[in-house]
Formats: sequence, structure tokens, C-alpha cells
Amino acid sequence: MSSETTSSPAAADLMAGVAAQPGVAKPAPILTATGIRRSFGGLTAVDVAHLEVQRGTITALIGPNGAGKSTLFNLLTGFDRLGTGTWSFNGRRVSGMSGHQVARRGMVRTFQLTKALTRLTVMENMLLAAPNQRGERLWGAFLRWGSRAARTTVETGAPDAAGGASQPLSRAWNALARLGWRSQEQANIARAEELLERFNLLPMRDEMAGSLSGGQRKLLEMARALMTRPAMIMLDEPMAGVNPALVESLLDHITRLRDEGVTVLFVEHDMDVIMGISDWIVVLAEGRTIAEGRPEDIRSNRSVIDAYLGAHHDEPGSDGDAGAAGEEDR
Ligand SMILES: Nc1ncnc2c1ncn2[C@@H]1O[C@H](COP(=O)(O)OP(=O)(O)OP(=O)(O)O)[C@@H](O)[C@H]1O
Repeated sequence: MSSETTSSPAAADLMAGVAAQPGVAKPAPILTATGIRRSFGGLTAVDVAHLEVQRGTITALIGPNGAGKSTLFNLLTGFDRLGTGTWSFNGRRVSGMSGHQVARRGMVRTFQLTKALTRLTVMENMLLAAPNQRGERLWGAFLRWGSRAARTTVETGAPDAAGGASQPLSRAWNALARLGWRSQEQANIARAEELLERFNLLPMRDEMAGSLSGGQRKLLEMARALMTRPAMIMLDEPMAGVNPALVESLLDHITRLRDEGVTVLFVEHDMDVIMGISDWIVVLAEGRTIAEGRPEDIRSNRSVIDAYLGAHHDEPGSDGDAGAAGEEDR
């Protein structure tokens, strides 16, 4: 694989004047986090003073094993709500929100296919990740109307009149709701097909997700996350377990997302991949941000090299098969 960076000219321009130092401000951050801390018993897993992710870039979050990368991912995306600190996404505070609420605001993360999901077809996996906002709104309106009708019945003491009127109305609402669901479902299927085609998975749409190869699973995880058209996608080790033949294709998908305007934040151990596609790299060690910068800044950063060597991990900027080394450590 080429070790040349595929940073887009637009992303490189954006980051041109940004100093390579931990916690540095970005010209137009999509994610801003301050004072994030998470402890497990006596162990401080994450203690990040300030972090900004620039909109429209591919940012890598790297660090030796146990540095706190997954814990930070879990906090930012609302899947672990036991940390402290504040963070906002797209200018709105999202700290304290559930994973579902964060995803609705446009920040989604990929999930490994669980055992249960491997027993569903590829299309079923896609549809499970789909938004159902219109159906939810219709049902919400229906339920609100229902409670108002019930209140009127109690207040007027005229159950027959209210009940008589509510039956055709409730049938109409049911039909509307069904229509809402149906058109939403059709839109979801169309979106799923479009994404499956893009990720070369359309021929497998009716196959069990468990029958996919490691690389195809990673593609499905990415495709699922894109069902809600997020502004930012967070990829957890997108290359783990991927056959080298598929790595290039996965990298192309990631850079294409960035070029289409989706911000990408990813955790990865494979140094070739990290140095090859990142516009910006954030390095964590023992829960803290010890360095930030462009790939060339990180390659030569002494504290980064020390952190990796201290952890007997693959060194940033090395030409070896870092992915394999990273996997062995796990
Ligand atoms: N649920 C938990 N209970 C106790 N300790 C935990 C828990 N989750 C993480 N830790 C600890 O917090 C620290 C950070 O772990 P985390 O998994 O976030 O690191 P990481 O950088 O993602 O590591 P890796 O690269 O190995 O996945 C580690 O010391 C880990 O043992």
C-alpha cells in the first residue's frame, strides 16, 4: 500500500494554519469537547482537556492499547453516560444525551455486527438502522389527538358523542399512519438499496449477514451507519479483520465520504492506513491527548514515539505491517 497521504486539497487547505499541538482550536469544528473525564474505579481512562474535530476532514484517533480511545468514543456518542464534561456537535450541546439522540443529531458510529444481527439478512440489517421519523411523528400526533379526545370526553361528560366521532377519526388516523409508515418504509428500502449498491453489497441483500467476509461486514457496518445521512461518521477500527485485498476499497469508501462532505473520525491501529488517509491525527496516551497534527507532524513527534515504544506497540511512521502487530496485541 502506498504510504502517500490522500488528504484532499480542500481538507489540507482547511488545516494549513493549524498548529500541531494538543487541544488546538480548528477553523470550523463540527465537534467541540471540553473537560471529558471517565474513571473506572481508581483508573482514569479518559482525561481530555479540550478536543475539536474539524468539519470535512478525516481525523484519526490513535494511541497505544488501553489509551482510552474506545472509552472516549463511547462517551462522545452517548453510549457511556457516566463520564463528565461538555461537548457539542454542529453547534448544539449533545453531552448527556443518549446514543439514539446523538445519532439523530447527525453523529453516528459504526457497530460490529453482533451475533443477533448476523442472523438477519443484509437488507434487514440496513432497515433496522433506518430512521422512522415520519411514522413516529404521525403516531405522536395520533396519540396527542387521542389524549385530547379522551380529555374532552371527561370534561363534557358526553362519552357517546366523543366516542361516536372518534371511531371514523381514529380509522382515518390509522390509515394515515399506515400510509406514513409505508412511504417511509419505501424511502428506507430505496436508501438501503442505494447504499448497498455503493458498497458492492446489493447482490447479497437477501443473504444472512453472518455469511459475509470480514471486509464485507465492515462495509455493511459503514452502510448501516449511513442510513440516517449523518454529518459525521465515527468508525471503530474499520480495517480490523479485513483481507488486504479489500483494504484499498474500504479506504476509497472512506475518502469518498470525506470528499462528499461527511466528517470522518476513526480509531485504527494500522499505521499505514492512519498515515495514508488522515488529514489530522489526535494521539491519546493514558487518557490524555499527547499530540495532534498532520501525519508528518505525528511521525516525528518524540512523545508519540515514546508512548508507543513504552507500550511495545507498533511505532507511528514505521513501514512494518502495523495492522498485524496491532491485532496481535489485542
Ligand atoms: N468497562 C471497563 N471497566 C474497567 N476498566 C475499563 C473498562 N473499559 C475500559 N477500561 C479501562 O480503561 C482504559 C482505556 O480503555 P479503552 O478500551 O478505552 O482503550 P483503547 O485505547 O480503546 O484500547 P485498545 O486500543 O486496546 O482498544 C484501559 O485501562 C481499560 O482497561
